[in-house]
Amino acid sequence: MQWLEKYIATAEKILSVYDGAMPLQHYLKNYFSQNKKHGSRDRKTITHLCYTYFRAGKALTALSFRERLLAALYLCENDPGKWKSLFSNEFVDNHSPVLEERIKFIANIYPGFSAKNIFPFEDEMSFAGESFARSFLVQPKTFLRIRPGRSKTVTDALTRASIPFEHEGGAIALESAVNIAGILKLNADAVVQDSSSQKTGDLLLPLKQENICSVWDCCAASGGKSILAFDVLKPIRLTVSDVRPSIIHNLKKRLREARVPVEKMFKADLTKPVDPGCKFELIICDVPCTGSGTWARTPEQLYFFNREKIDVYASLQKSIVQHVLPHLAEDSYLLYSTCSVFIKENEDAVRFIQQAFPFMELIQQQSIRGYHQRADTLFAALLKKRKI
Ligand SMILES: C[S@@+](CC[C@H](N)C(=O)[O-])C[C@H]1O[C@@H](n2cnc3c(N)ncnc32)[C@H](O)[C@@H]1O
Repeated sequence: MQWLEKYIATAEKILSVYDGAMPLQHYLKNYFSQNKKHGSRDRKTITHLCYTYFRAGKALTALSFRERLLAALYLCENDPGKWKSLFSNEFVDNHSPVLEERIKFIANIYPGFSAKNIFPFEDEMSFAGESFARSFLVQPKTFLRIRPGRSKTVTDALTRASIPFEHEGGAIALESAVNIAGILKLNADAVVQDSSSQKTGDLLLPLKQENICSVWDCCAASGGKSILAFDVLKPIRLTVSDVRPSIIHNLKKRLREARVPVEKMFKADLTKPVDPGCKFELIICDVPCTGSGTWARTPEQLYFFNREKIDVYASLQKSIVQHVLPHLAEDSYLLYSTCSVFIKENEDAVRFIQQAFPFMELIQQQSIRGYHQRADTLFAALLKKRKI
């Protein structure tokens, strides 16, 4: 159909100049604000095509734009639906609602293709990578974490607004990124937080008995982990910092909405020595990382990724930890976490901490694998500073 061809042509025009320097979401927003002719259905379809193109990751890169996009659409769609007319009879007749079958079909058409080629970095991971690689072909869900005591408020509000949701563990799963800002008091009633990220709170649960009081979230971003730590451990005296001044503004706003009191908030570049003013009983070090465990949400990052970046992040992470640990009190805890699947950023970083700071004892480390539940895959480790 001609209108589908127009969408494909627009997606090709956009992606022929997009270089991955800015998140695709922002790039498309800018593009559409400069190209007002696209109505809301056009924007939605073109956005879908661009994301689908990147979902094939590092696979099928030798194909033409159109061929790769169609192969990616074929792989990603459970039902060819409105895209049917783009495919040959052979493709349509062999379409299966089962992802495995579609992968087999595409591997038959393009010899050499395998799901592993989508994310060809299994050698850098601590677990088998094929299912993880396949998960890029499915859009992750959006998850909410209900704030303590707000369960009924949240489920009632979603039900009233006819938003389908499911309880998954302690999290609420929404099928797509619906705008819930007008329906819920975001941050006060519920926080948008991936279900795997919510599970990092489980590592903090045993600390509740220890009456942990002073907490420093040293790479706080917009405060997801700060709010989680407050909900698990309150009352706490919270210090937050981040290197980006722009984020500090959002952080302040979000913690206010979440009614999380903050004792101190400051900008700090932790690749250099800092003085937060005191020692802490818990430091949350949710370091900057490749983000590889979250790329099913931002598949453009996988497409433009090169493995040299792993070492760049690994050394940044070591530097941050080295500047933070002097501010940990004795008998106190470090929660180290990433949203990466790479060993160098995870298990190797923990090994480095133990070697460089022999008084740091590993309590537990965990790769939190969400890819079977359409959630992120993260890593978290809890270490304790023994008395020296
Ligand atoms: C993974 S994010 C933290 C996410 C946050 N904990 C949450 O749950 O929402 C990592 C943060 O580290 C910050 N960061 C990057 N380089 C840094 C540095 N040199 N010193 C301190 N923070 C840094 C980034 O600005 C980013 O906000």
